[in-house]
Amino acid sequence: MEVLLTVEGLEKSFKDRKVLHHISFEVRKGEIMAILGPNGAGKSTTIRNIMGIMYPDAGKITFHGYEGRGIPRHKIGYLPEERGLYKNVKVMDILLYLADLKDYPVKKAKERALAYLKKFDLEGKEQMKMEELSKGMAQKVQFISAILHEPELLILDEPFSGLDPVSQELFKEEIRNLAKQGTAILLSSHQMNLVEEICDRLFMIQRGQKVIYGTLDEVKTEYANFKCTIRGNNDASRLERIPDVQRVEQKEDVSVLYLTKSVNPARWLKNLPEDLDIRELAMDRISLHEIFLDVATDRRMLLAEEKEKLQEAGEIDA
Ligand SMILES: Nc1ncnc2c1ncn2[C@@H]1O[C@H](COP(=O)(O)OP(=O)(O)OP(=O)(O)O)[C@@H](O)[C@H]1O
Repeated sequence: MEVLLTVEGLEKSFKDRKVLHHISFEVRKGEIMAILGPNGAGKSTTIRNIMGIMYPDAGKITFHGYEGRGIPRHKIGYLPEERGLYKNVKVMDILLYLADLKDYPVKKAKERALAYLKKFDLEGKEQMKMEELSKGMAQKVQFISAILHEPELLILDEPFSGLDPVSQELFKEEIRNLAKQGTAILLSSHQMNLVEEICDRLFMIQRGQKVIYGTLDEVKTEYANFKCTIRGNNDASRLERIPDVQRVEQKEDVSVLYLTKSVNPARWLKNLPEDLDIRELAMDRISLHEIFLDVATDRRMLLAEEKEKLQEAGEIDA
């Protein structure tokens, strides 16, 4: 797939504090690429540098062969994290005004605006003022303004936040449609379940640094370790001593055993102590949400260090 946007070695500091450390990724035509990370990780700063709202201290951003300040930003659609269009202006007027700013023909913009308003359940609201709309309705109008001029690259900063489940579905469906038609999409989100459903590739960032980058499949194979859920009365400390168990979470009679990456699930199950109390047992891979939690809380790193110490002390098997 053709690469439309390349971010290479992006660095950004605010005063003395470095918030982006050598961020590199690319977005290809027709793909949905997600940028994920906890609050304050640097997602919006990355996006704002791409959009030219601020400029990086080092690194290079290339779109369609254009670099930095030369990037034709009218070919990009952008839904910023800060929502809100001019309050006192009518829906259709603002949509046409913004399309015109991007040199998009007014007649075509009007046709597309009417079709999209209908699609997003806003039919007949084109003469309403922005301030008369609910928050979700206003977000839909802002989303429409980002896609009306048929951008080749669409950047959506937290597109699902503040939307009800029905509207989330509408957004998801439209994002998928646009990608199918060839639009390159970069979106940031906290909602892992939604990201898991729609993204092709993802870039996970923590404290301004890359922690994970790859296709959804690659990330799952690489990071989504197995977990075993057992219902029964078992002592947590005993479960923790079973080889290849990284950690155990227990709630009443349900224990979740998080396993190491290298584990062979069939062999591991075969070697479980025979006297364990097992009333139910399920084996799954951890979800993107759990990978995210591991990354966001640095649990992955802490666990590895803890395990190493225990192995060195001979308290658990290597
Ligand atoms: N204009 C600014 N001046 C100073 N510091 C800033 C500025 N913008 C962002 N920061 C800092 O940069 C870091 C990254 O912020 P950013 O908004 O990029 O994070 P984010 O991943 O988008 O977070 P969230 O999910 O909370 O929106 C934060 O520590 C933030 O305080």
